[in-house]
Parts: sequence; C-alpha cells; structure tokens
Amino acid sequence: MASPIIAPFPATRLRRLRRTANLRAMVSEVNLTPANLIWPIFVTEVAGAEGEIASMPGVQRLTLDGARRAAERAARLNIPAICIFPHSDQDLKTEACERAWDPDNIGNRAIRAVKETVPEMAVMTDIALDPYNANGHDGIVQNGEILNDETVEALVRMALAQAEAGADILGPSDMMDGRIGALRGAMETAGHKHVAILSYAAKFASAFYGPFRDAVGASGRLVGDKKTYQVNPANRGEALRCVARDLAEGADMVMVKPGMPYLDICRAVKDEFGAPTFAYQVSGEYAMLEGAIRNGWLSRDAMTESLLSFRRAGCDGVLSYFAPTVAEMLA
Ligand SMILES: NCc1[nH]cc(CCC(=O)O)c1CC(=O)O
Repeated sequence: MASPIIAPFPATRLRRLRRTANLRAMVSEVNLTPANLIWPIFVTEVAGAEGEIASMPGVQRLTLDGARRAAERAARLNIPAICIFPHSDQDLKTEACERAWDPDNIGNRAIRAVKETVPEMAVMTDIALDPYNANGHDGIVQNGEILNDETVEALVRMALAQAEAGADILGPSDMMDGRIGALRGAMETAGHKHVAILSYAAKFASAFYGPFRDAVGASGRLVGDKKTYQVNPANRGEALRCVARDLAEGADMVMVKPGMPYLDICRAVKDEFGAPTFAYQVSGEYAMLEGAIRNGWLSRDAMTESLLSFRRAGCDGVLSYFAPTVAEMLA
C-alpha cells in the first residue's frame, strides 16, 4: 500500500470525516452484509435432544422441520449459505464409522430437507468422521493412532453420499493429508463436477471447539486430543503450507479456523493466495461473546464488530452462529 500523504495539523484533522454518520459511511473501508455470512446449524435425529445447547446459549439443536424453518429464515434474511452439522444417535456410533456414508444419516436427510424447502440455498456440509465415530475423533482410530489413508477413503464415501443428497459445498474439516485431491477426483469421476470444496485448510488444534463438541455429542467420546492432525496454534508457516497444499489439490475456497484468535492467518492467506477466504467464528468464540452480552458486560454491537474484523482481515465471508441475528440487525 502506498503511504498516505498527511499534511500537518491543522490542515489534516482526521476527525472531519468522522463527524456524521453519512460521512463515516462514505469512507468505510470494508462492509458487512448478509452475503458475507454462512450459518452453521445443528440437526438432531435423537428424540428429546432438540432445543438449546447449554454451552451455546441461543443456539438450538434442530429437528428436520427446524432445519427447514432455518432455511426459510436464512432465505428471508439474504443469507446465502447454511452449513449442516449432524447430531446422531450415540448408540449407532461405531469404530468403523459406517453411518458417515449412509444416505439416510441425519446429515444427509438434513441436506435434502433444506434443498427441498429452499432450492437456491447453498448447502455446505462437514466432512469428518466425528459425529458418527464411537471414539469422537475425526478419523479412524486403530490402537490409539488416527489412520490417515484409511480415513481419506472413508471421507470420500461420506462426501459422495453428501453430494448425492444435494450438497453444493463440501467442507472437509478432518485435516487428514491428501483428502482434497481424493475428494476432488471422486467428485469429477462420479459426475459431481459442480460440487465445490471449501477446505478447512488452516484448522488449528484449538480449545475454542469445546461447546461444538457438546453440541454434536462428541465430548464424552473423545479420548485424547486432535493434536496429531490439527495445526499447532503456534504455527503460521505450517498453516500457510496447508492452504497452499489444499489449493494445489483443487480446493475452490479455503478456511481459517478458529477466527478471532487467528486474524493474522486470515490476512496472510488472503494476501498470499488471493483465493476465496473464509473464517470460522467457532463455538467457543460465540460462547464468550454471547455469554458476556447476556450478562450485560458487552453490548450487542460486539457481534457486528467481531464480524467486521474478519472482513478487515481479508475474509470474503464468515461462518458464524450469530449469522441470523446479525443479518436481522443489518436489515
Ligand atoms: N471435525 C469436526 C468439527 N467441525 C467443526 C468443528 C468446530 C466448530 C465450532 O467449534 O464451532 C469441529 C470440531 C473439532 O474439530 O473438534
């Protein structure tokens, strides 16, 4: 960026352009619109599990009917995309994770329900085995090790079932090596060449996913942590290599996750690669902000300010549990 020329005070008074709302609007450098939002929703097949998630006040596990109503609400608010997360029956979770590629698993039923209700809604999925895995990991576990190549095969099956169900965007969040190329190849040969991939490329091993694991019922199951496949929070260079690798394997869009603690990574990804770049304002970030807002410690403007920070850091859009509330505030 060229250095701005600034005449000495009083010729320059930066407050001149901050004086009225209209002047401020004229010189706003980035903006936030509903088109920048992707709304993640939780859909359950378990009777009685619907309703509010304790660690995410204001966020509900939805039934299939609830998912249909969410799609209609998103459409009314001009939110272009919904991301579906399944909450599946604990008793049906297995070590081989077969239900992940069952055409009638709750995730795939939710994809069909949303596409039937609002065909133009962009439906994004999550590709990782954790919602269907008896041990809560994103990959297949053998003797305590998370197997890479066997997991990639399972993820391809999972993705094909999602594409059959009508998904527009696949969201591999598993962090196995080689999955983007494998998914892209499988989509091309199976006739799903238009299905896009938004890779969770720079996904860090974060403490901020805690409430999400409650939401999908993976918390009690998970033994150990995800540090052998998710990126060390200390590693910017490694995160950029993940993004480069995923783009080279055919990712259409890339994501940084979590969001606010990793805004430096967002900026670096956008500057370095120029690809469509998204951030995930994850469950723990939502819980912090919403908890403080509910206590009266922060004003509701903290929601829009936090989302604007992603736009300023170069993101094209943000996955946020605040999506519908913020879209209402912007309307
Ligand atoms: N692979 C699963 C997945 N997909 C999205 C999230 C987190 C989302 C959030 O915290 O809001 C996670 C959790 C994890 O990696 O343990």
